[in-house]
Amino acid sequence: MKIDLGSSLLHTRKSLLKRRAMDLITCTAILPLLFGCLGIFGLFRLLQWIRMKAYLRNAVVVVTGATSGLGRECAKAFYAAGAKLVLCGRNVEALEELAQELMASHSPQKKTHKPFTVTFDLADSEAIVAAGAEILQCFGYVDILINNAGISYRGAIVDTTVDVDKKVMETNYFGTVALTKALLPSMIKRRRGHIVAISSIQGRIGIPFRSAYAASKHATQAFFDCLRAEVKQDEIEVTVISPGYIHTNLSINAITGDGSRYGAMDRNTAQGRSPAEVAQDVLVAVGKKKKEVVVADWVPSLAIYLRSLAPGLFFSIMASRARKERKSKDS
Ligand SMILES: NC(=O)C1=CN([C@@H]2O[C@H](COP(=O)(O)OP(=O)(O)OC[C@H]3O[C@@H](n4cnc5c(N)ncnc54)[C@H](OP(=O)(O)O)[C@@H]3O)[C@@H](O)[C@H]2O)C=CC1
Ligand SMILES: CCCCCCCCCCCCCCCC(=O)OCC(=O)COP(=O)(O)O
Repeated sequence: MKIDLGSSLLHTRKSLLKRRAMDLITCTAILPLLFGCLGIFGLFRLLQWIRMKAYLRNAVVVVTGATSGLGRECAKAFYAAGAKLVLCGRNVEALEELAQELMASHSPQKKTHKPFTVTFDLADSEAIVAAGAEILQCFGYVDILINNAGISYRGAIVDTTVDVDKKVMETNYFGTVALTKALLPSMIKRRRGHIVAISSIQGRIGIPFRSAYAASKHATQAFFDCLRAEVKQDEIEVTVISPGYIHTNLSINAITGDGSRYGAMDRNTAQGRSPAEVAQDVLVAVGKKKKEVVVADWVPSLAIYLRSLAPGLFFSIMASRARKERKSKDS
């Protein structure tokens, strides 16, 4: 009995000592290590944020398609970050109105720059050369080009004229490529510049009844991937952004198989993310000099992986999607 009491006392003492040792290790090693790591992470994020702010402040930023949707919100976001803007679009009144709105939106104490506007049609290749020169005259150089302007399309391949394929390609691909080429030499000369392409999830996957649009975005993705590799030696950054659905006028402005305006707000578009939110993602991606960013919910993001890892399954899902869409159209 005596021995039992002694050994249990010894056991209690041992476990007490063990707990104390553990408490000591926790206090002296683990907790400081944890707080240290959190501190370093916080400091890293703070430095990253400061660097991003400095990169965007006073940068000359060109935004195409600034009259509407994502482009308009990008203009607001980059202006608020202190950028010197060149707003591009086809509608001169809408561009001037935006410039006025931007200038009125900030207190005189905050240092902002009066935006310039340049009007041209991206589907007109000759106009783009002149526009490039006009853009360069605004501030003398360009730091960041945001190729945002674009149109979408809705239709069955079998009912679509090649002219429609060409029109979508002219605006989304050739126009973007031409403007990039008009501004690239000056960037290379300065050994400084950043080119951004607003592509789409549909630059990574092809979905039914979007052939012209998806093809133009796949071409955009490929072009800017090639460009990124070629201009690395010139210190030029290339960022490709692939958003999912955004609540803009894209579906309303889309063209159909015969070239007429689609004119309706699609449910997916209406339920898409707010353009202001996506513009913030664009700002951060550019500020952090990301090479590519997918800005979408998990289903479209997963679809990209499915397309490369299980193409057979992806193609079946797309075929069934096409069947369903055709059926709902017919009924
Ligand atoms: N909304 C969405 O769900 C998604 C959109 N995107 C991409 O985002 C970008 C912006 O589209 P979004 O804001 O949604 O759509 P909007 O239709 O609201 O805006 C499109 C912009 O592009 C301009 N534009 C169109 N055609 C031309 C042209 N020929 N020459 C010059 N400018 C032109 C329009 O100018 P104008 O006022 O003169 O017509 C407008 O400013 C596009 O590249 C689109 O593909 C990507 C993924 C999803
Ligand atoms: C539970 C497992 C899920 C597996 C995923 C299956 C794949 C599902 C298909 C998802 C298709 C997503 C399409 C997204 C398209 C998109 O976001 O496009 C953005 C646009 O550019 C919109 O342009 P539009 O003119 O088409 O409105």
